[in-house]
Amino acid sequence: AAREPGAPDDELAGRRAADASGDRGGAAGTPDYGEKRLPQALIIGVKKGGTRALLEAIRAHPDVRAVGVEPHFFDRNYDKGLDWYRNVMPKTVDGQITMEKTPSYFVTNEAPQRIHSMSRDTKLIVVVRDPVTRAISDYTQTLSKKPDIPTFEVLAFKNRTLGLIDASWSAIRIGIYALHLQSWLRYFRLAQIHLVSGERLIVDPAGEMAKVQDFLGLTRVVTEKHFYFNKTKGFPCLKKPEDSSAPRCLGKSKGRTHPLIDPEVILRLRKFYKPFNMMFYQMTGQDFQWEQEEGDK
Ligand SMILES: Nc1ncnc2c1ncn2[C@@H]1O[C@H](COP(=O)(O)OS(=O)(=O)O)[C@@H](OP(=O)(O)O)[C@H]1O
Repeated sequence: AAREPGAPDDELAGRRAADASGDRGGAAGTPDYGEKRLPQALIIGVKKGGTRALLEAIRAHPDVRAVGVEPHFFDRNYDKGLDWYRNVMPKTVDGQITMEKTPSYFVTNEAPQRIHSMSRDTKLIVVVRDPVTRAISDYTQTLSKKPDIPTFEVLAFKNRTLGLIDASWSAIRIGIYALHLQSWLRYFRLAQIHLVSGERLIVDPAGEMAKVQDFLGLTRVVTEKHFYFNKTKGFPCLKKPEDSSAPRCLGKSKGRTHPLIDPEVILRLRKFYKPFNMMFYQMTGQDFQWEQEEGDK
């Protein structure tokens, strides 16, 4: 029950109760009136892509209210029904957008059809990140909870001598973006799916947020004034332009130090992902430039 409505994003543990009731659903200080509505926009993935950073940035917009926890409705809680889902949402007034993020939706077979049947007009946002770095980030998260698991190098292969990658390992499978995107395109037009570069979200958060706000039909309120690059954290943190209080960085589960991975294994993985990445660039009409990276970042 502690995980109701189902939030493995360890980032906001202390905020769960408040967020689940819709409190703090939008910009801080937003009064809690209006009514609960089903979300019009969802951040559907990808796990470890930067979904928390994106949700926190977009909810700084006064016309957005979001659930802090991951409701996991379209994967784990679907049998609870749409009324349960609506009730998880914060209250909104007319003109405000309701949002949530659950990164596992992107790789859930039933999610596209289920979301489509809630509303065919749902706007979908996916934060994508170099699949090799994403896999290592995913592994690092598991390792932080289960320190006794085998090394990344062991888990990555079905047969290391033959160089056979284990594509059934979720850390690797999630990064085959072209494959997952195909099932979304059976239900949604590409124009309804906005892709955010996880890499650019770190180096140019305001630039990525401008595009997200345009996609959501919002005025560009979240700008460079909302971000401050914290050198100790190594990431941009959010600040309120109107006050001088300290910027709010994400917690220590975001921006973990990754273990060093055998460079040969990284190379093998890059080779594995290359054709899928190319297919993804072709399907989306966007080149995310993951081929240009040198090793794990
Ligand atoms: N501003 C800011 N602050 C901290 N971290 C940031 C930020 N922007 C993006 N990131 C990257 O987000 C990665 C975690 O992604 P998610 O939030 O999608 O993870 S989760 O799936 O919800 O667990 C996390 O991955 P790791 O660095 O591997 O921990 C970060 O690289």
